[in-house]
Amino acid sequence: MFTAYTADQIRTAERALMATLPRGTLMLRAATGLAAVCAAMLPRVYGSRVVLLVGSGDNGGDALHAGAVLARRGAGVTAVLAGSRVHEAGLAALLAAGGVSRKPGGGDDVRRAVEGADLIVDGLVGIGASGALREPYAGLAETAGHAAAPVVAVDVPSGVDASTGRVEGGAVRAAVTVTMGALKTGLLVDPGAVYAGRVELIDIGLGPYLPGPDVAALTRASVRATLPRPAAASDKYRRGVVGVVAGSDQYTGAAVLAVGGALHAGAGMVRYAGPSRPVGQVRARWPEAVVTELDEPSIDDVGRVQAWVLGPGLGTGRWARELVLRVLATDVPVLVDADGLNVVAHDVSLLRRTAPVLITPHAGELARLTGAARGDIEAAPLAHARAAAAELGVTVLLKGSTTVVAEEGEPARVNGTGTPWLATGGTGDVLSGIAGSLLAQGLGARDAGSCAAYLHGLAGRIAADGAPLTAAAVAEALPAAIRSLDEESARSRLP
Ligand SMILES: NC(=O)C1=CN([C@@H]2O[C@H](COP(=O)(O)OP(=O)(O)OC[C@H]3O[C@@H](n4cnc5c(N)ncnc54)[C@H](O)[C@@H]3O)[C@@H](O)[C@H]2O)[C@@H](O)CC1
Ligand SMILES: [K+]
Repeated sequence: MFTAYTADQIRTAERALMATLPRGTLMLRAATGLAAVCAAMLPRVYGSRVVLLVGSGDNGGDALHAGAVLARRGAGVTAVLAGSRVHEAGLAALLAAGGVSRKPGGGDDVRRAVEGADLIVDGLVGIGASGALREPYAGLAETAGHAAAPVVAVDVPSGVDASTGRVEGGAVRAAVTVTMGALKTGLLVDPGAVYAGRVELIDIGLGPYLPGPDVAALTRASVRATLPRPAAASDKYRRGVVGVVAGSDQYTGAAVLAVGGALHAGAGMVRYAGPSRPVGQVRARWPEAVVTELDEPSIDDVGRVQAWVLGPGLGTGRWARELVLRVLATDVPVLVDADGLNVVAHDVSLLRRTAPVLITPHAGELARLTGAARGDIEAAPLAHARAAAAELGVTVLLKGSTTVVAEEGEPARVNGTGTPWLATGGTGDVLSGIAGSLLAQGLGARDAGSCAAYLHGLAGRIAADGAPLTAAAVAEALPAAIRSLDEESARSRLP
């Protein structure tokens, strides 16, 4: 798992490391790594036009020193000095290497340089930033956004809060973010993750000085190590039995998709319980599921399960409310999604139980549970997922283009395997089935949510392969996704 930290955690670690080194050493380490990434992005360094957007702090210093390295290799490097101050040693190094400097606001000069560049380096602000970008930084960030050249952000795209991923006003949209010493949380979660592009980590020796992580990014290796595999002596009961209480006469598809997700994620058996119409469809589509038709909203006759999936397509009327109460009254882990969440929104204390609860809301569903505004949740998903986990006493899997899994007292986890093609009806029902299946196989709520999000995203990519997908295809791509965890070269661009 890649671990990430807040700006404060990194500052503290940097100070401790810096005290052991000659002055300027860390910045040269950072700039050397930055220059190498920049050079690799240019067809050739000699003769290329590189523009540095330079702020008044050490973030600008990184950019200037890296610019000096590129200038010594024959690049034409122009530094746009945007701050009232400048990192003196960095500027001296650049000028000595043959680079030039400009001030913004001096006519069209700077705009032309940015538009004509082969590469733009954003060294406006890093972890020392506070609040929305001020002028002239904001204007330069916008000019860079219109340029054809790729932007390399130094440490963090200027305008993105390094600790939270929040963007107030504008921010630099980077093709690559070269981050120093350790990953910053804001590079992994939305909206910051979108602005960061590909993230390259430069080792400057910070490791021994870092505290426990703030956030961890799921990786193939971590999921592979966590995912349960059947033992030689396993039988279907020991592999885990998952119960699915989903679907209604109105929403039959949710039942079919949640069962499909559960069946393909490795449980030994899937039991489905619901009214006659979804029962007929689940039976027809998945003969391997054990189906109980309910005349009454009761699960007494369903048989023993190790975890429940509760909620997709359930409706919110008396029938649904009764089933929600009964499933939550059991002593096994429960995944609550969709209408299950809409039902408990009237009384969130229902989620307080002894056995684990994993909830899988999108921003709108979480808003109904916590009373926060949907827009606020979308602007700061990590903070809201964490707050909800603490307030509700559950594990929260907040769906979005990067999914966050939060549990009180633990580093949050983020998943970046998703694809925009997954934003289509029914994929959430499949995700519920996968996570419930993993709960039944014995994973804790945090691991079940994390692995489910990772595999769901991976299956989405396999199912889509660059074209629209259906939720059913995501369920069916799950075995391929699980198989690919073990393939060394599998989709190596994934984290
Ligand atoms: N300290 C070190 O030894 C190292 C620092 N590193 C670099 O140094 C950076 C941190 O440097 P600093 O602490 O100097 O801070 P920054 O360079 O991130 O920014 C601070 C400057 O930006 C201005 N500023 C803050 N918010 C602004 C806003 N919203 N709009 C416009 N201007 C704003 C401040 O007035 C201040 O002058 C890191 O992100 C990293 O790039 C790396 O070189 C690694 C080693
Ligand atoms: K920056």
